[in-house]
Amino acid sequence: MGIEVVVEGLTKSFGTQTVWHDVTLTLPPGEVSVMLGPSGTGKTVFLKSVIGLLKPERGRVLVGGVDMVNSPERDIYEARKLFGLMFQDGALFGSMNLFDNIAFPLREHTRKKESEIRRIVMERIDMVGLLGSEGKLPGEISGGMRKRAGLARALVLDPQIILCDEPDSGLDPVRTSYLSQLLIDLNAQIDATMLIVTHNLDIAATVPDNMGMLFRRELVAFGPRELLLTSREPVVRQFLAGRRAGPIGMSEEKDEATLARERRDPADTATAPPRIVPQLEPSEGLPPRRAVQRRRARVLEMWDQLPPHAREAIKSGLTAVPVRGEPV
Ligand SMILES: Nc1ncnc2c1ncn2[C@@H]1O[C@H](COP(=O)(O)OP(=O)(O)OP(=O)(O)O)[C@@H](O)[C@H]1O
Repeated sequence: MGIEVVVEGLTKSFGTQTVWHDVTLTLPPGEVSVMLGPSGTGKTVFLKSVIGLLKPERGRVLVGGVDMVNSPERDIYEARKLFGLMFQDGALFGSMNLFDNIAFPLREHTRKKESEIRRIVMERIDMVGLLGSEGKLPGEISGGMRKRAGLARALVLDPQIILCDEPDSGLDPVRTSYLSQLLIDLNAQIDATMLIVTHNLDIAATVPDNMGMLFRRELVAFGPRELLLTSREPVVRQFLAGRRAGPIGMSEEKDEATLARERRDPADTATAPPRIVPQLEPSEGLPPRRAVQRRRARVLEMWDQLPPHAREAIKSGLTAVPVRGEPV
């Protein structure tokens, strides 16, 4: 099972610019979480801080007993082996074929024999649907295939935590749907803790168990997907509806006068509560996601702290769960 990631009071600045401050959240083990936020709000910086590549000034990131911010570099280096990272562009070496690209972490970080490396690499290539393309160079395949190759490479060291930075960037809607399904299938197969940074509303609506959003240098919210999908918070509503009206502007946050003008125009601000679509299920033939049962238990534990809209949405989605004595 994946490992829990506990983020406590994290603050990151570059010079005088604070990217975000006091970010606290827990990625539950084996569950899929998505981090949303307008461009430039520090989502990539957050991923890099979780894995210890950037050093926040304050706070902790606890991963299997190691603090990825404050522990000695040697311990952080070891703990990093628990992670699989998928970057925006696949981050493949252009001169190596897909097989060698995907084998790279194994050759670099383990002493496995070539025959064993071949077995693992081919298994991962199969998992992401790239069998037959292993001899091709990254420049000879499509962007979507490069992303899947990047994902296969993120998987070779059997990660317990997978971080994906905008896995959908540059993909058409159909490829994005396939990728969403692939992420859920992977979760069913390896039960890893997953954090996906994305702007994509379809991924946000159909993939995660949990969602969070960064805005104005803060974590606006983090919790079960229904918490954000039913949120009354203007910035969350605006983002999930993909609307112009709201606190998020084109290049920067809007000023008060613009916001007040928008508030006076009901046609501009009236956003119907979003319809919650069902979360994706693993493809036929795969085991059910083990995270589902754990999440149910966890959500019931936090029931009293959830707002009514989120509870309603959860109840309709968790029909088999007895909620406050209701029949199963
Ligand atoms: N190494 C760095 N040095 C200085 N500033 C940086 C560095 N890395 C990121 N930043 C700044 O931190 C802020 C957050 O950047 P980040 O890439 O995390 O945003 P993001 O939310 O991932 O954006 P996008 O959705 O557009 O990819 C930006 O203002 C960026 O310029």
